[in-house]
Amino acid sequence: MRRLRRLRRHDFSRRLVAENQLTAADLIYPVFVLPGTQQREAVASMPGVERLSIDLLVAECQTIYALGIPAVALFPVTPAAAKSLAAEAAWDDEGLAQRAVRAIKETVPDLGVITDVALDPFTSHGQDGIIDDDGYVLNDITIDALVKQALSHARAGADVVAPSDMMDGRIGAIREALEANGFHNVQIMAYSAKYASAFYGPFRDAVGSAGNLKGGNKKTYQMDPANSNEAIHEVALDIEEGADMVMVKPGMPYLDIVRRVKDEFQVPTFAYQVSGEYAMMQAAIANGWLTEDVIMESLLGFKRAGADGILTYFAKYAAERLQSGQ
Ligand SMILES: NCC(=O)CCC(=O)O
Ligand SMILES: [Mg+2]
Repeated sequence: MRRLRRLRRHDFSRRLVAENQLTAADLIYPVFVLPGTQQREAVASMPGVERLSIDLLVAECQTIYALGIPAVALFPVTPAAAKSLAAEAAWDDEGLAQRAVRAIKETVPDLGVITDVALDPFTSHGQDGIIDDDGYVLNDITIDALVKQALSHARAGADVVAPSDMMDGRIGAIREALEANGFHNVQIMAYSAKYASAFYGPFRDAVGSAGNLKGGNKKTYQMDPANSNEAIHEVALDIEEGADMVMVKPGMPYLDIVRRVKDEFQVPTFAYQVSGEYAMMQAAIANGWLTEDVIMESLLGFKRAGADGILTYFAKYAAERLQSGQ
């Protein structure tokens, strides 16, 4: 008789036949950086996540590196006074993100640093680009700003620039500018299929852009959750324009997209388990409605779907758990 339960009987055979495995090397840890020194702030909607000033962040990065996590994704919390219509603070070589990159690379040189190329932390209206009088985000003018921002990150020593804005053509423009300025080995991780999602809410609290957005949405540039073929088009363009790695975002509700992208292109494919996914699991765990085991199960789901790596606020937790062999 064919008994599929036979191999499930013992731990040794369950481990032998496991088709997927999560390791620390699959994880990217998103971190939030604050101005000042010795600053540490909790994010109410993301229990367990803290925003840190550069000095504390550098220390945290040493821990992250020691846990075997290959890279951090850096998100600056911009003071309101530094925000403007044209987002000029985004390409300030002395900006928070740029200073944080330099500090991390100085102290933990082998930890990969991924920077967020997008204007939303720097615009007074919270949109990811420069807007016209009607509030519409202008594509090509925004790209000019994103190029300046990406070059500024590269000058600071970023290993990977990650455009998260969803403007058409920005990957090609950034790649061309990086090449022209001698940054041949700066990698691009493209947020290729980024959906206009309600799962980003807690992140906007964390970087302080929720208030600026005033209930507005990003549907004129981020993707419609109804669409799947369109994600394939987006990814194809980003690869053609010079992306080294592509990303699908959010994560868990979009694992079908991760699988399609991996099958279609076989390129390094990442997924972002976003703040809302983190918040809902943490809320249920805090209430005793779910156990912490859902965290590892959710991360394994990304691997099963074909992701090469996962950006997740659970990265440190997961790496610690993997290290302790649980
Ligand atoms: N550009 C980065 C994000 O928008 C992150 C979203 C999230 O974690 O909700
Ligand atoms: Mg695109």
